[in-house]
Amino acid sequence: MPRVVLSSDHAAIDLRRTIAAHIEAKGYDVTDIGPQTTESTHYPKHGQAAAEAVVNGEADLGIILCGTGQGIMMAANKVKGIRCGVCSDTFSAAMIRAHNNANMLSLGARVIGEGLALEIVDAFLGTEFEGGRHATRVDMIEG
Ligand SMILES: O=C(CO)[C@H](O)[C@H](O)COP(=O)(O)O
Repeated sequence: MPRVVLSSDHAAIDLRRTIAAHIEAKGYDVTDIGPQTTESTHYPKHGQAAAEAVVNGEADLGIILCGTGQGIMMAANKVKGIRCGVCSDTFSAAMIRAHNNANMLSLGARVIGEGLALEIVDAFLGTEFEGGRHATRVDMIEG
């Protein structure tokens, strides 16, 4: 089972913990790097910390959250080797794995509810990269 690192800012503590428990129960090896309190914090450092865990090989995939999922996604994508997309639907969550070989998923805790978030996470983690023509295109992203 893939090793999954999770992180968020203050806007998504509860949803992050719910997701961690959900995927741990499914057998994933989960590392939740916090933060642990709802004190206001800065999403770039949490996105970058999770992204570094992925590129350093401490985790295979990452799930990050902030209010919209957008800012923390932007921060994660600044780390070379990260391909992270924000998803608010299950089709996109599957496609960023199947076609884009995304290694991180970003979610907006102020955008989607818990039930949909868990379905999106399941779609992301349950889909493999298809390779082939998509590998050529992903290679072009990596440069
Ligand atoms: O969504 C986010 C970034 O994209 C942040 O969670 C959001 O900007 C935090 O806002 P506030 O400090 O007002 O709680």
